[in-house]
This record gives sequence, structure tokens and C-alpha cells, in this order.
Amino acid sequence: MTKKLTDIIKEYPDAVRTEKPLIHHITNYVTVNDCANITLAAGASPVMADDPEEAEDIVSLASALVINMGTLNKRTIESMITAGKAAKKKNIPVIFDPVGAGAGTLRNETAARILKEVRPSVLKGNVSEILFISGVSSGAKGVDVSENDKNIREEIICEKIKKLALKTGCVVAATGEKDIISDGKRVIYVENGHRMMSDITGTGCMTTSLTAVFCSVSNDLLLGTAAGILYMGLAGEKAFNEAGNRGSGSFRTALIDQIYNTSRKNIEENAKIFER
Ligand SMILES: Nc1ncnc2c1ncn2[C@@H]1O[C@H](COP(=O)(O)OP(=O)(O)O)[C@@H](O)[C@H]1O
Ligand SMILES: Cc1ncsc1CCOP(=O)(O)O
Ligand SMILES: [Mg+2]
Repeated sequence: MTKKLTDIIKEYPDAVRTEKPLIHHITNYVTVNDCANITLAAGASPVMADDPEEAEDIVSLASALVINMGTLNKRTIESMITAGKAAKKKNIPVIFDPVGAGAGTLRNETAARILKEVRPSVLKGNVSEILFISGVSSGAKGVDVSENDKNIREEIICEKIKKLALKTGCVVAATGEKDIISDGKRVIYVENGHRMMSDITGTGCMTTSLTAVFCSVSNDLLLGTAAGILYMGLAGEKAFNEAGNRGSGSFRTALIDQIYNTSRKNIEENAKIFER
């Protein structure tokens, strides 16, 4: 089964470089530049456009839409809903990252509203955000995973994700040391990555951008999502080997370099992706 998954996913980077899909982002102002650069590094083309007046025009040109609620405000909420609905109408995959869900009323209500009104194709967040949306009260204080949630048993997370996928109709992914992805029936685990990835802001957001990139060239959103997470994890491991000893700034640059230099050999030799 592992061989089959990697055999499919290893074709995606070449497809992206051939098709150069446009990825519309409505995202936060903390990590927006890293998201644009990781999208380019993967061979796709980013456009960041968050005004309600142009949301529909821009998304109609795109091959995928990222909705990232990291620095939410009333104006961008309107854009997220408008662009999200327009994308769904045109069958453009919508990747929703509910950054900070659980941290306050505006975020919590907006996440619920986007799930209900847009019905995203993929819901991808860190384990605290996904557990909160699935109804488990989260100990998270902001946008990072809580210590408490890091220790929740894998089987419990897996069950919650499967149920949430069935309830929302989304492919659901929870990231962390181990990443778990499900469409409600199939469950994929990715065990690549490095703990230094949580020493910089933006690894989650960049993973969401990559998920959108690969979903735009895949006809299987479960595999497109797994690919975004897998390639980010593989890049994290190599970036650590190359630059981890220099510190977190160099590690961040090395991560983008590794996506730029993604190789078939790396996925063939190092991917730890399993379907159980
Ligand atoms: N302890 C860890 N070990 C390995 N990979 C990790 C670890 N923590 C996070 N990652 C990886 O970092 C990326 C971002 O995940 P995460 O930190 O959960 O998201 P966020 O930045 O949204 O909180 C994912 O690719 C995930 O697999
Ligand atoms: C720090 C911060 N605050 C609002 S959005 C954001 C970035 C979150 O990025 P990530 O989810 O990739 O850690
Ligand atoms: Mg995040």
C-alpha cells in the first residue's frame, strides 16, 4: 500500500511544474510571503488577493483557493465566504486552514460559518485546531498546538478526524509529530517532519499552500492533501540536516530551498506514508 501511495504522489511535482496552477490565497499577514514563496518553489503561481470586491474575479482564474484565518478581520471574512462559494460553484478545490480555532469567539464562529456556508474541500489544521472543531475543548492559547493536545492518543485523534470528515464532507487533516489525514473512510498517516518545524512560524501555513498546490493537480483530494503534508515533512528533515545547526532563520530558508529542489529519489527513499 505504501508503494502505491508514493508511486502516485511522486508524479505530482512534475505535473505542477508543467501546469503551473494559479493558487489564490486569502491568508494572514504574518506568513503571507512564505506562503507565496513556497508556492513558487513548488512550481505553481501564487496570488494573494483579499478584498471582497475582487475575490470572485481572482478565484475564477485559479486552480485552488486557500482560506487561512490566521489574522481574521471583518473585511476578509466577507472575502473568504464570497471566494469560497464561487470556487465551490466552479469545482475549484478550497483548502481551509482554521488557524487559531479555539482561541476566541470570532475565530470559532468564523470557522463554523466557513464550514457551513462554503463547505471546503479540505480542512487542514494543527491537532489542537482540528480537535477543537471536532468538539473536544482544546487547551490551545493561540495559533500553536497545546502541550495537552500533543499527548492525546493517536486512535482518539483518528476517530475524531474520521467523524469530522463524514460530518463536514471535507478531507480532514491534523498535523503534528505524526500527521493524520482522512476522508471519513480511508486514513493516511505521514511520519516525516522534524520537531524544529515548530520553532518557526508558518510551517503549518506553508503546508496548507502546498496542499492547495497538489490538490490542484490531483483528482483525489485525499492524496493531494497527503502529498502537501508529505513533501513538507520531507523538506523539514532535509532542511534540518542542512541548516538546523545554524538556527531557525536559516532553517526557514532551507525549507523553501528543499521544496524548490524536491526530488523523486527523496520520496522514494525517505517517505514514511502509510494507509491503515
Ligand atoms: N514534532 C514534530 N515532528 C515532526 N514534524 C512536525 C512536528 N511538529 C510539526 N511538524 C510538522 O510541521 C508542519 C506544521 O505542523 P504544525 O506545527 O502542526 O502546524 P501549525 O504550524 O499550523 O501549528 C507539518 O508538516 C508537521 O508535520
Ligand atoms: C503567529 C500567527 N498569528 C496569527 S497567524 C500566525 C501564523 C501562524 O502560522 P502557522 O499556523 O503556520 O504556525
Ligand atoms: Mg497553523
